[in-house]
This record gives sequence, C-alpha cells and structure tokens, in this order.
Amino acid sequence: MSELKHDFQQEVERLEYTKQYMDEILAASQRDLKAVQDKIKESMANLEYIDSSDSYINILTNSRFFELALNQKESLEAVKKKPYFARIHFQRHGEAEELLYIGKTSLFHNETFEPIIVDWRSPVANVYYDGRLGEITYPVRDEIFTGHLYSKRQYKIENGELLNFQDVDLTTNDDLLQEALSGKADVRLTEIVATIQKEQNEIIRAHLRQPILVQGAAGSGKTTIALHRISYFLYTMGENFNPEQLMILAPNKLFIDYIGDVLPELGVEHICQTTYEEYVQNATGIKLKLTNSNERLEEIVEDGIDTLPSFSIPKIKGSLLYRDFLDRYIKLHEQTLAQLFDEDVYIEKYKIMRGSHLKNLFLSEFAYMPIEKRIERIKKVVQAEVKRKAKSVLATLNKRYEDIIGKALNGLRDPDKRRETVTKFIDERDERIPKIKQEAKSAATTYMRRFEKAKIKPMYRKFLTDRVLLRDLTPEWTIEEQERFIQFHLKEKWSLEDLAAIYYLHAKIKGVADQWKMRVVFIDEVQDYSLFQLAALKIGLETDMFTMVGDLAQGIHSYRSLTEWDPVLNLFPRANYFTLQKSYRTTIEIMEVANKILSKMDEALPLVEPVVRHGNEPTFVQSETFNAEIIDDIYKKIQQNGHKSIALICKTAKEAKTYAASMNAAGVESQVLSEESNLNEAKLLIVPSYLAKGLEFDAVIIAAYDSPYYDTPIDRKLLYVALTRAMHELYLVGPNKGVFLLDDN
Ligand SMILES: Nc1ncnc2c1ncn2[C@@H]1O[C@H](COP(=O)(O)OP(=O)(O)OP(=O)(O)O)[C@@H](O)[C@H]1O
Repeated sequence: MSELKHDFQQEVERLEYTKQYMDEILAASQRDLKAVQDKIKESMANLEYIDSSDSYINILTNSRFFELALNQKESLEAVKKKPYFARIHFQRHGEAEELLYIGKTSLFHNETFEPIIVDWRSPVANVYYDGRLGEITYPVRDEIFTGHLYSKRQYKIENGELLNFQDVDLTTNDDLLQEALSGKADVRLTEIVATIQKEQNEIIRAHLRQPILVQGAAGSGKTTIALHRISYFLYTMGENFNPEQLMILAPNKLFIDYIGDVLPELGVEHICQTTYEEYVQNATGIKLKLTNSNERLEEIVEDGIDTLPSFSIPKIKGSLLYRDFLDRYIKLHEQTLAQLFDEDVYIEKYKIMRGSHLKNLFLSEFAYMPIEKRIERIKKVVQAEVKRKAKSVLATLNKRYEDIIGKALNGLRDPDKRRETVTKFIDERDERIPKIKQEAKSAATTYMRRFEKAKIKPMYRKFLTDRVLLRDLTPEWTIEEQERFIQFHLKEKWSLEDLAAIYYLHAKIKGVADQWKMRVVFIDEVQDYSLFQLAALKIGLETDMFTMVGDLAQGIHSYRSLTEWDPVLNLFPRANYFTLQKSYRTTIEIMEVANKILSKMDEALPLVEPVVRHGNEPTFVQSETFNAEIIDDIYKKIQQNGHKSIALICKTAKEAKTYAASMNAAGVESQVLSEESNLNEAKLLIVPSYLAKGLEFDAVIIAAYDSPYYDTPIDRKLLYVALTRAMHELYLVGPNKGVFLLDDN
C-alpha cells in the first residue's frame, strides 16, 4: 500500500473514532448529563495538558462540545458532520510529538484526557495559522512556548465523510485558499476558519484589551475578521465578559441579517447586534424620526456635484469642534445647577450643611460622574448628614428645653408664673420637636428638589435654535454662520448626525444605563462614522476596547464622515493599526477594473492585490438605452454558469425602481433591495450601490443610464463599491464605458 493510501486509511479511521466518541458522549449526556460531567471533572482534576496553564475547569468550559450536548442537539449534529478541518503534527520542546486535530469546538477524552479536537481559538491552534513548518513559538497567556511544527494538514470532510486531505506548505496554501474562494456566496463567510491567513489571524488575535483599527481593502476579510475576533474574544476572555457586554455595530439591518447566521456558527450568541441609530435611541430612550441619510446621498450624487460647501452642517456635526461646543453647553448647564448650591441646607433655623461644600462635591469631587448621577450622590450625602445632624439637633433641643423647664421649675417662685412659663415651654417643645422631626425626614428631598432633571431632546433643540446661546457657545463661527445654523434648524427635523450629540449629552448629563453600557465594541464599515460619533461612544461607554474595521476607499458618506484614519488614532491612542491589502473576494480580472477606479481616488490608497484566482474578463455590453432583454440574457448566462446570487447594481434607488419596472414588464422576476428586505436569491436582485456595501454576490451586472457615475469623489467610491461586490463575474452595461469612468479601450 502506498504511503498516501495508508495515510488516507488512517485518517478515515481517525474520523470514525472521533465520530464514535461523539456519539458516546451524546448518548451518555442524554442518559445522565450530570454524572458524565462529574466524572469528567474528577478525571481531569490533575490534568496537565498542552495548554497547561489552563485548569481543568477551563478545559471543561472550553469544551464546547459538552455545552452543545447540553444545549442543542442540532448544532451537535452539525459538528458531527465536520468535527475538524485541520491537523498539526507538532512537538513542544521537551515533550512527546502530538497530532492535534483542529475544529470549531473542543473535545477531550474523559478518561485518557487526550485532546480529540482542539478548538481553533485555543492558543496552540495559533500554530496552525501562524506557523511556518519548522521551529515555532506561540504564546499562552503570558508565557511563550517553543516547539517544532512537522506538518499542517487540511481536510475536506462533508457529511461526516472524509473526501480528501492535503498537507499545507507555502505553495499549497494558495491552492487551498483558491478552492475555498471558488465557493458560492451563500456558504462563504462561515467556512473560512480553515483558511484564515496569517495576516488575518494576527488581527483576530491582536491584543484583546486594546483597541484596533484596520484599513482593509474591499474583500480583504474585514467583516470576517471582526466576526472571528468576537468569537476568539469570548473564547479567551469569556470568564471576564458576558456576551451581552459585547456589541457589534453594523451599517444597516440588511447587513445584520447577512451576518446573523454566521455568529452562532462561530459559537457566538447573545451579543448585541445593532446599528448606531438603533443603539443611541435605545440607550437614551429618545425616539427620533430620522431623515433617511441615503436619500440625502442620492440628492448629492444626482447631479454629480459633491464638493462640500465650506460650511457643511453634516460635516460640522461630526467634528470634535462640535463636541467642544456641546461641552461648553454642558458646562453652562453645570454652572446653572452649581448656583443652586448657593443656599445652605437647613432644618428649621439650624444649618445642617453648607451649600458651598455641596457645590464643591458637585464641581470637583464628583466631577468624574455624569451630572445627574452626581446630584443623586449628593442627595445621599445630604440625606445621611441630615439624619446625623437632626439627631444631635434634637438631642440639644431636648436638653435645652429640659434645662429651661428645670430652671423655670426651680427658679420661679410665683406658682402661677411658674406654671405658665413651664407650660409655655412644654407646649413650645411639643410643637417644635415633632416639626423638626418631620422636617428632617424631608429636608434632603426638599433641598434637592430644585435640581430638575434635564430633558435632553428639548435641551439639544435649544442649542440648535437659540441665537443668544449660540453666540456664547460658538465663538469660532461668524455671526453669518451662526445664522445659517439656526435657519437650517428652524423646522424640527432630525438626522443621523444629531445622534452623536444626543448620545453625548445623555452620557454626560444622565450617564448610560448599565444595560446599554457595552464594554467591548466591534464596528464594521467604520469609515462611515464621524469622529464625534466614535468619541461620543467612547465617552458614553467609558471604554476604548473597540475593534474598528473599514476602508476609506468605500467611504461613500465622506460628506459627513471620516476621510482619514489619523484622527481616529488620536482618539484611540492605545490602538494598534493594521492594514490588509489582499482581496479574497474578487478575481484578478475584476480587481484590475476596480483598481483603475481606486487609483483615481484622492485618498492615495495602495492598489488592491487579489489572491491568485482567475476568472472571465469583465464584459462591457454597449446599449444606448436600458434594455431588459439584454440584462435578462446576461442573467441567464450567469445562471447557466452555475451562479446563484446575482445582483444588478445601479447608482441610485430611483434608478433601481426604473430598472425593476422594465425587468418586470419583460417578465423577469426581480427584487429591489432595500434596508428592510431579506436577500432573496431566487430573483434578480436590483441593488442601489450604497446598499451593496458590505455584501457580495457571485456575479454582478452594473448598469448606468439615468444616473451615470461622474468623476467626483463620492461617485468614484460608489462605483468602486459596486465593482468590488462581484466574486466571479462582472458585466458593465451602458451607453459607453465613460459612464463607468473607464477609457474606451
Ligand atoms: N482567509 C480566507 N479564506 C477564505 N475566504 C476568505 C478569507 N478571507 C476572506 N474571505 C472571503 O472573502 C470575502 C470577503 O470577505 P469580507 O466580506 O469579510 O471582506 P470585507 O473586507 O469586509 O469586504 P468589504 O469591505 O468589501 O465589505 C468573503 O467571501 C470571505 O468569506
């Protein structure tokens, strides 16, 4: 028998063994879960395992297989279909050689302690992603281990059957990757765990307690990495963080649906997946009807004029200067409240506390807290002090009455006068003491009543429209600019840019409630955020543990958002910055076209390197007017090539509607994608360019008629986004190549 055959046979046996053991566990867990757990606990009690710093408890909790057995039979079945995807032949210095099988969960033999499957997120699995063959090092917690990596092997297992395996070295890595990349759009995001590349792995595992910022080319795996990093984070830091304390901010609902299936596959559940809009409204409890920012984008790109006016309100509202204005506003509010401490706290005529002391607490000692939290704390201080002092006031008074009554009793000779005086004092005492007691009960509340709670929405509205206030708070602006700002806000309408301000005011004045105080944040498409949006989040959440991934070349909202990364790095001084240049999505031929557009951009970003994967040349189809039959022909041809997810991308939603009408008239079923819709691959998806961001399709047809792409910053980005959505095939349909900013040859 040849060596390979022999190997294959052995691998088949190994897979059988693994599956059998899984069945045993499953059966046992169903018979008597508790007993099995106890037994494992007991037998692992003295376990010294390869990641030896892990206690057995750790191993148990890491042993997701058991959790799955406990919780979900379905997921368990899924694991059984593909228990592992790779193997390393490895030897830690000073120890025996080992074959470690790497999968999406871990599984240990409960008697021999043998690791049957090692979780891809475990420290030793890093060797698989990071290590070249030969001498290697890998960190476990704070220790560095060294060893020798003899081989890396990848398996193709489907439905529990071993189809194939291949040993990986530098040359085969590309083959394996290519095979993975030639897959279809519907199974992609989830299946990359086997082919995560070294530079991606570095980002996934980069310092978990530090912020990271990734500038990654279109299709370089940013979304994928962010999702895997979440999974890795929970695996590694799960003891200190609940999934509920993690939040992923996505650009829209469509995108959340898109990634929705992936997270459970990566063992991540219960994390908060939301959009900035939704999060802010939930966290502040302020519901706003926002103008649709995509409609605004449409207006901007309609005529191809996207140079910003020098006084652009959306841009201003995203700036740190705007934050400074609001800081002044908050200061003003704080000062107004501070003045209310000018009065002292009294019970009857007794001074219980000096207002100046409370003012000092308010303005300096408690200054680290949100304003209304300080007021709450001060109320407690006053309450405690009133309680304490009231006791001594009462004791003193009682004593004094006792004394003067005693004096009257002993000192006055005239019995009538004596009775009269004593009665007077007794009456006075009996009236005064209960009154004081009563006052003491409510003194703190009465004193603190003057501090009314702020109403953030009207407060912000005042900032937007109050001339006198603006004169005070925005000296950097000319009077004309202030007037323009006021005029802009005469009619009450709210847009995305106002959310950062509202959240910021809420955070600084009221504080973010625990339920919304996420401790770790993952942001996809971060280039669409403004600096102030990020700053507000960071302040409100009191954390800088942000993973931010984005691509300036896709910054289609740059009229109101980021155009460079430096300010973000200044905002997050602890951040590690990474770049990803390789695109895993598109073929070389498609990327060539996209790179032409990229090179026209002002950002001077390096060209994207596609991983070596060839496909058909993108095809330009000339037609003077939009012709549904031409599109239908292309659509059918793509389907014949075996592709399922196919998008017709156009610049605007308006154009998408026109196209859909034509397509439907020609009898082709289509669906215009909106933020609320579900992706339906059975139909031709018609997608406005800005909504396509973050998504990918097997094939893309870009048509441009009513709204051609102009050679302006935003249009170049929209076109670039559209071009880079295609995985395998690309068609450009229009009256000439110029509408796609391409030369005729
Ligand atoms: N290491 C990898 N192995 C296999 N496939 C990968 C790898 N990295 C990324 N991919 C695939 O490449 C495609 C692009 O990944 P992803 O959507 O995460 O990129 P992105 O950087 O977020 O793109 P964009 O900015 O254009 O939205 C996906 O289909 C993903 O599965």
